[in-house]
Amino acid sequence: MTANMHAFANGAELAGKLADKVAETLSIAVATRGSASIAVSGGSTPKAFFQALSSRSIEWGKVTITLVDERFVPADNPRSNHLLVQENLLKDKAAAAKFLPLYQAAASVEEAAVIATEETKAIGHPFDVAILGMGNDGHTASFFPGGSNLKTALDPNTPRGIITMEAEGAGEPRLTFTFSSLQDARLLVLHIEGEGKKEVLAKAEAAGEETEMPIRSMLRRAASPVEIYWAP
Ligand SMILES: O=C(O)[C@H](O)[C@@H](O)[C@H](O)[C@H](O)COP(=O)(O)O
Repeated sequence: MTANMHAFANGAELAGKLADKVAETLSIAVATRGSASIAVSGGSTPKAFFQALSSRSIEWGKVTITLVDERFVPADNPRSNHLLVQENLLKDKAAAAKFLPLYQAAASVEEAAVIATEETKAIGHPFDVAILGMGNDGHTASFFPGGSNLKTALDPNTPRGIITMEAEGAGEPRLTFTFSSLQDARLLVLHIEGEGKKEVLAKAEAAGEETEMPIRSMLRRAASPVEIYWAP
């Protein structure tokens, strides 16, 4: 419903400022409710932010980290978001945090989604923080244009939890939190970098179908304001 643009001079400055904001939000959650939860995205954009956040002094032992979405690959696969988080966020001070993976060594991705929903059901009612990315095709999380479960993923009546997604642009089958799980995060961030992504965002903010650019679901219908963090 609302989107607020936060523009920075460069990616390093953005990473530091976003880490400050997220650390502050998690600290407030710990002080208020005794624990905190954050769902983060994969891709190439969040690396510097993860590294900045890992050095922040908060009560990481009371923080649970999970993923907005994941490929159906084990954690030693170079395309695994778990691996990205392991190497860039679950270190330094943040090594004390609890991590809940979405990938499960199940016979099928559908079975993995059921297990992951069960494993994550104690957190995210709502998440204290959710960090979204956006692809050049307008996808966010694993809400891909033409995705096998896109309508279900975007439906506000689909319950919180994890569902599967297969799409041409997605590579492997995916596991993704649903729209309803992410849209009410206390701090809902869309982290994008580069002029190209700014143009994609402008396109997404114009008229058109949500299914063509699924990031529109967040920009139009999220209960929380979308805090857009951008740098050239
Ligand atoms: O890849 C993932 O894990 C996420 O599904 C995806 O939503 C990501 O955030 C965007 O594709 C942006 O990716 P880049 O940061 O690499 O542009």
